[in-house]
Amino acid sequence: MILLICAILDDQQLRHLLHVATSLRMRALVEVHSQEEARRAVEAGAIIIGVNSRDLTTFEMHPYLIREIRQTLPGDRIIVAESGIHSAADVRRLARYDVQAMLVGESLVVSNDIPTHVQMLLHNANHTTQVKICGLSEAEHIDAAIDAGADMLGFIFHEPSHRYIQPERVSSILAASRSYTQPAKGQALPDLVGVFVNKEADYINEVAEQVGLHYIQLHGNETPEFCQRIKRPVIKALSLQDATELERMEAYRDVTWRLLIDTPTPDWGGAGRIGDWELASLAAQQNKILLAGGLTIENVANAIQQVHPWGIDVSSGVETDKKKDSQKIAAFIAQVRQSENISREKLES
Ligand SMILES: O=C(O)c1ccccc1N[C@@H]1O[C@H](COP(=O)(O)O)[C@@H](O)[C@H]1O
Repeated sequence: MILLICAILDDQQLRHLLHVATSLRMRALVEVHSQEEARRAVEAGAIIIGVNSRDLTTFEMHPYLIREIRQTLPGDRIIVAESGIHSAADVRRLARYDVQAMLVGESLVVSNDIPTHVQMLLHNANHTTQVKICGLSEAEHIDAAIDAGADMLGFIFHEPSHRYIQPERVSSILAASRSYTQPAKGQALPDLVGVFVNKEADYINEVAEQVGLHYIQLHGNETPEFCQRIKRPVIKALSLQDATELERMEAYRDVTWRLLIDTPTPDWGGAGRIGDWELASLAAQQNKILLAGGLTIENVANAIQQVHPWGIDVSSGVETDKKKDSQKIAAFIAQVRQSENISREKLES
């Protein structure tokens, strides 16, 4: 394999070297550090694209660049994340962006136990469950979620819900969150998810832009065609009544980022009711799903063991008297991570 760095090659050189590599049956890792370079790499026909978080002229790190660039790259390319990969949270973040490989240098060089460090990175790349804490409306609970290692934070833009938050308020509570504005070393910032129920596409796109949402969760009757009008990756919530409904998922597969399986309830979601985990586990065999509905500190380990979801989503289960509870948020996430360690130990024994 050869490394072609977009920043030091013009289009002609890039195409020529890619051609030479192919004719010699070599593979090329084409490295990019901006949307423009990513576009050039794709146009030149690069198959393996490395997104380097480090700016090679200033050595400054841009750890969230890969989130933006990944969204614009075609799904059939092999994406390699390069630089700044240290912690479990870093690797879970890359798994979230559907990155297929990672290039790790510095964190191995400075590690005093390389085999354990490699094991940790691989375990987190392959066996972790993404955690979304939903229905947040106070800075202190955002702090609690980030400190505990939440992967996604959800905001409810559905007015009838007691968890409704005005889009304008999201920016102010994020600004008031110490952990969001000054994350501790090794802490990765979670992605922001906006939850909408049967809203106009233009409105959703506007709010996404205004708030800086990374993903849009559609929790109503939105059709596959509607999902395609949303300018951010979509999480489509489906409430499956029985196994015949598994077919419904198919229509959404190519037009969404993830499917979320929730318990059917009259209020659309967030009712704290457990669904049919057998059905959800069939769904998880076909798709990367988020499991929601009545998850709690007590039942989440069983849910993961039975369903094997890509991620889990909780709201009611981390509340006391309909308000988010920082201790429950921390205990819930700790429980998820602990259950992963138990399954890893089982795999290794
Ligand atoms: O939480 C709400 O109020 C809500 C309202 C409308 C649509 C979705 C909503 N929340 C979603 O419901 C599940 C969480 O359920 P639970 O409370 O843990 O049982 C999750 O997907 C939320 O995003």
